[in-house]
Amino acid sequence: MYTSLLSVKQAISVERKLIDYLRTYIDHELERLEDIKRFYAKVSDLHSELYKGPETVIANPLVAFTLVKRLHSEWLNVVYSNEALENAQALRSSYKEEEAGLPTLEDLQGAAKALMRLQDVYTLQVASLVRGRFQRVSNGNPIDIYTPAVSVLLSGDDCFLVGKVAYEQEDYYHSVPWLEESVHLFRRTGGEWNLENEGSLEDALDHLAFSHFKTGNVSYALSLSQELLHHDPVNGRVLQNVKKYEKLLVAASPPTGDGLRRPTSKYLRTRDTYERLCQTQGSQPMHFENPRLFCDYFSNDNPGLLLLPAKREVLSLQPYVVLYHNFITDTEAEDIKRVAQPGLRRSVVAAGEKQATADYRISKSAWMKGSAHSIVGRLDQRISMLTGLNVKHPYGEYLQVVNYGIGGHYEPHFDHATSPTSPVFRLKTGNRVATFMIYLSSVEAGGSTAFIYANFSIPVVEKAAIFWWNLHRNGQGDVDTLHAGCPVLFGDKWVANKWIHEYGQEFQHRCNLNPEE
Ligand SMILES: O=C(O)CCC(=O)C(=O)O
Ligand SMILES: [Fe+2]
Repeated sequence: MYTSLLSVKQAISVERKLIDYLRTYIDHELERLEDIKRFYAKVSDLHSELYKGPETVIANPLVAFTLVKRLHSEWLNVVYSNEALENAQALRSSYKEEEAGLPTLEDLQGAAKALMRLQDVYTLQVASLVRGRFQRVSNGNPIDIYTPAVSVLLSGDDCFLVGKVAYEQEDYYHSVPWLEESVHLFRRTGGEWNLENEGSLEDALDHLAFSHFKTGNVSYALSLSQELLHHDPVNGRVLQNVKKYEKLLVAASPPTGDGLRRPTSKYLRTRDTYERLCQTQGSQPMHFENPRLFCDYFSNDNPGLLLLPAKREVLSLQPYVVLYHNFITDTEAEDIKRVAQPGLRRSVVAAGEKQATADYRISKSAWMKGSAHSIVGRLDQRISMLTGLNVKHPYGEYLQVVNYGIGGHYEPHFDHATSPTSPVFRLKTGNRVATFMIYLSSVEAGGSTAFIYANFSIPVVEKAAIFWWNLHRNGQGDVDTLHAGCPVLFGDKWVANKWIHEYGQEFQHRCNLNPEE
């Protein structure tokens, strides 16, 4: 569910049904309690009125009979009533019916990791984030990166869950700030227990203390453990920890741990540049920086474009990257998204000869053949006119429609195959010589397309498309095309990729042995 915002959106209707089920449950439980209250009132009234003088009252055989009857069966029926259980069971079976639409543990972990990814890439302050604000600290001052119309606050338990996901991965860099917030928020509510909570103040203190211990902050681990003992004085494990921490602190050289260092990702050797380019949310070189860059109305000498040329922006010359404004209309984009929806599946990446899901690509995608909708063919024709390339299958792949998930991203990668066993060659039409990517939606914040080595990023421009060559004219991959889809900070990002292959372009795009071209 977390890999596509569309799937998250569908979960709203599941929760709506759960709300209805809970309403029914509450109503039934209220009726049940009303009935218990009525019985209570009946019996207690009898006692305050009739049974004031038991000796006289009991002389009445009717009173005697009803007392015996009540004690033999009425009380039994009330005390052993199954109604509460039946109500709970009805609620549980309704919940079970919705099981297929409920997120899994993997979804919860994926959503938590998404928050940590946004925290890292956009250097967000966790303390602000839990208060519904998207801020980073610059020179000691919090700066708003994005201001949502409605801010949503996280609870102590929400923060506990994020912290726990990090903790379970032994990622104390993230568990510490999230558990700090959790402890802070739980303390504010006086450690009050809520039915829906996964954790408590004690749990948060426990996890936070251990995270601090692991990162070498033993004195803080000790004071948190002491606070925990205050709430749970007989917790043997914590008592032992306290003893251990006290011993360590008086030792000649207390452990230092490895501090709070951000976990390194083996996929992300270019992380710093990537994140810097994402943070700028669009940082194209300016015309005054490179006078060879320009904008124009472009018809590619194609009669089909003469009357309505494309608004072209040349964004980079090496690699050659251009942006075409208003490539697609609103209704076309909406139709494409709608038709693609049923086919959306978790996006995969090339893994040797096979394809596999990966944490570094969080989205769902669908392949759209020309037969799916007349728009697909129309877009192919438009792409062909603008690029002058043959995009018919198998010289062009089917259109790949992509919907990003929570904090969805595609870390730096090449679109072309870099190994001869890559699945890209399955079409038997050579490598992916060019990429044509259409922005089918806008995004409120984040989600730029970053070119790492070329050192620029393109903000999401709704309805626009970008085009670049992946290969040099000699067929070698152009390393300068290393690019990424930055994490979506706020919004629902959709793109469509058209990958164009080497074969079929023999008369459109000449080869050349010069490795520079
Ligand atoms: O979404 C983006 O901005 C880039 C997507 C991309 O590079 C891809 O799908 O291959
Ligand atoms: Fe790509």
